[in-house]
Amino acid sequence: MQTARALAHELGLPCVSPGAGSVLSLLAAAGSAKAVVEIGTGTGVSGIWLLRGMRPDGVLTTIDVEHEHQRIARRIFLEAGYASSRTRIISGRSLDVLPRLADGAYDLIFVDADTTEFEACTAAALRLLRPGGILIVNGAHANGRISDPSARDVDTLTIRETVKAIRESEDWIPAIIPSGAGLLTAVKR
Ligand SMILES: C[S@@+](CC[C@H](N)C(=O)[O-])C[C@H]1O[C@@H](n2cnc3c(N)ncnc32)[C@H](O)[C@@H]1O
Repeated sequence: MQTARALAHELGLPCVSPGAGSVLSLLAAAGSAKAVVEIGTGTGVSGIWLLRGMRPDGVLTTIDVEHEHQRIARRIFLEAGYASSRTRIISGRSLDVLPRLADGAYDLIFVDADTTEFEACTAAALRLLRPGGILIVNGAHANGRISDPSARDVDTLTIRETVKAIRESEDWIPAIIPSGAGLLTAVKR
């Protein structure tokens, strides 16, 4: 069996590091997560970490625009021992799919897709999470550029704006966990 990580590597697709993955499991377990949304399925690396921490009856709703990535992830989840009833795999662009999900129905939301949509995804997360629910955004370090004031590319600017908006908002209790690519985490008040 090829691992999800090896398959991601073959496709040239970034995936969470083991350090960041263990934080995902930890936060899913600490939040007794039963309903989780993942934006950016990839080959299923982060999905497996989330499922590991979730309640045994929990369902991972995972969104990706690429059918091929999700075809691989579906197989990976089954091979890892997670029945198909534990995953709801939705194909489509996140900003088209998120409006169809129910308000206040989710315990944890993990954002790991198009960086330029981070702000829109975090706004959607505020609507989708229950009070006390957890938001995690992967890539908060912007590949090391976050603290470089001369870095003005669109990805870095969007990440900076997303971190600032969450830090300054009364709606969130935020923290940055420096694992892997940097995890911007926040609990909804
Ligand atoms: C960094 S990879 C996700 C890796 C995965 N979370 C992991 O750690 O295994 C980003 C994924 O987001 C998907 N993606 C990119 N833009 C998207 C969008 N606008 N909506 C949904 N998925 C998108 C890509 O197809 C890709 O599979």
